[in-house]
Amino acid sequence: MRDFDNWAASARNQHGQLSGLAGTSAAGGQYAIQLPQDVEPPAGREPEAAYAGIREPIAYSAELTGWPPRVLTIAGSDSGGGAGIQADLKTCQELGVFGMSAITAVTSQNSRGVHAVYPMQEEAVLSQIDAVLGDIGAHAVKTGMLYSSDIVKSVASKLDAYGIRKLVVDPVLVAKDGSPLFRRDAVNALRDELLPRALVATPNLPEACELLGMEESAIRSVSDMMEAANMLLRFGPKYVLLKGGHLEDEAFRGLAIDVLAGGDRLAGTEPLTLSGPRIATRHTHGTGCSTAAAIAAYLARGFEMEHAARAAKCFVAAAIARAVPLGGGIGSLWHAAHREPAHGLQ
Ligand SMILES: Nc1ncnc2c1ncn2[C@@H]1O[C@H](COP(=O)(O)OP(=O)(O)OP(=O)(O)O)[C@@H](O)[C@H]1O
Ligand SMILES: Cc1ncc(COP(=O)(O)O)c(N)n1
Repeated sequence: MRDFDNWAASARNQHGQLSGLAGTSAAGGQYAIQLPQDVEPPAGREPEAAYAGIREPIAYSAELTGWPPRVLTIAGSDSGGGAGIQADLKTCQELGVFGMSAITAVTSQNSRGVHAVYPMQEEAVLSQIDAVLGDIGAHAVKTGMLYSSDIVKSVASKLDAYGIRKLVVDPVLVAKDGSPLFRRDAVNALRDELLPRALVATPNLPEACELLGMEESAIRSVSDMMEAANMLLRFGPKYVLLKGGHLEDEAFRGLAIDVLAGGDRLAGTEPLTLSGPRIATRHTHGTGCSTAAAIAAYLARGFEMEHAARAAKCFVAAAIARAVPLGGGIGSLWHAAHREPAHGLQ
């Protein structure tokens, strides 16, 4: 049986979209994923008519108005379509947000790995950002593969110049196959120049270790994750979402756990754990990019961070559960999973 056939049930909400998915987790148990449900519009604001098919109403951010909400992703291109710019734009479209891009590097990549990286000139990256932000504007910006310290530094000051407040920094360092997507010199720039400007940073475990100067597999438990997330806050992002896709903690077998630290509401308290079923598949190319892009999309739509992180996790979980095993290696997420027809549930 293929991974994506492994579904027991799903359900549609009143808009005809999936509101819940269920299947068998990596630990062999049954699971159900609850996708975000309808929420009431904030007082005095009605959902736009054009958004009748989308679950949550739009609450525009104060600094930029106009329909539709927009996200700029500054990242690398993945020719295989699963990660990078391609994953980000698919995520934006699925979540009802207008996606725009500034490409930092072109990668020749497929399910088996990264064959080549062709970095863009710094000037070309900045020119793309100017073209987008100088005209169309963005409610939120997401960064992914930035490649070199020069690109990191100039992107950071460019975002300052445009007063970007909702900045999601995904500190992409290596691809799933272990190929480097960053020059070594860029790690310090990322930590010192970009993290302090981020509303949220979304490292995975190896990236967190690298940023903290720890050995690669130093984070081994959920309590290690909480400690690491708190330590990463010291670099200046308002929130840290530490993604636990790589966690091998026997106590939490069968679960995919992330940790959200920071923000005013959580100040002085333990970080939140966001947990969901660990789906039994190896086809997870693009999970990290899609998570950060989904957070940016939800932030652009006016969600608070905690709600955005939870909604993004649900969206990505559905996309993992329906991942497409294309190519001979690690297949990619299916971003449209959240709107697929019901399977087997009346
Ligand atoms: N098998 C899985 N089942 C369910 N959720 C998963 C699974 N693997 C990862 N996730 C979730 O996907 C999101 C991305 O986490 P992950 O740690 O894989 O990011 P990443 O390593 O940056 O991804 P990538 O390797 O694509 O860059 C997190 O919310 C994580 O909990
Ligand atoms: C252009 C680009 N950006 C990011 C990733 C990380 O994604 P993954 O770890 O799933 O390969 C990637 N492979 N390629």
